[in-house]
Amino acid sequence: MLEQYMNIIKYSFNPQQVGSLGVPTHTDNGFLTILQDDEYVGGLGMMNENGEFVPVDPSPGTFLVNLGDIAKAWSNGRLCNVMHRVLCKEATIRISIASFLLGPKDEVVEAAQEFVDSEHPRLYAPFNHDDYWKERLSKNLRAGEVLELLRVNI
Ligand SMILES: O=C(O)CCC(=O)C(=O)O
Ligand SMILES: [Fe+2]
Repeated sequence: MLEQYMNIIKYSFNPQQVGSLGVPTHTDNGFLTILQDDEYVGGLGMMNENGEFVPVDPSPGTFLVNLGDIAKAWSNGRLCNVMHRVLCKEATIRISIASFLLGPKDEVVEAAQEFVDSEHPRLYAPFNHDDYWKERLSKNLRAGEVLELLRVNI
């Protein structure tokens, strides 16, 4: 079964923090994230394919959906675990609400058979939730590096 949890994050940015990162560059660890970002205070940046951060300006009444490491592994690399970060742009309160749909806790995560064929060989060794988390937390690998460690050499 897929697990889900919600985070309400309140950033209390002070003047010294302006220009620094509120959340360092990372990929989300689960399958899919639904984000209700602050309606007034920007700062979220998503990395594009050139490695540049594209600001996501506040857009009241919208949700932002992005995919995490589990989606990339399950889709054999077809879906993208987009890197993102939060930059402190001004000394103020910023609130975001994120709902994380995680991977299965008790099952092995591996590419679905539909995504694996002779032109798309399996990219990552199957892994389980606990091993993934141990690597991510103990080595502070929060930007998709755990998947790279699981990459199958072909
Ligand atoms: O606060 C935000 O806008 C994003 C937070 C985030 O990326 C996360 O919690 O994974
Ligand atoms: Fe995130």
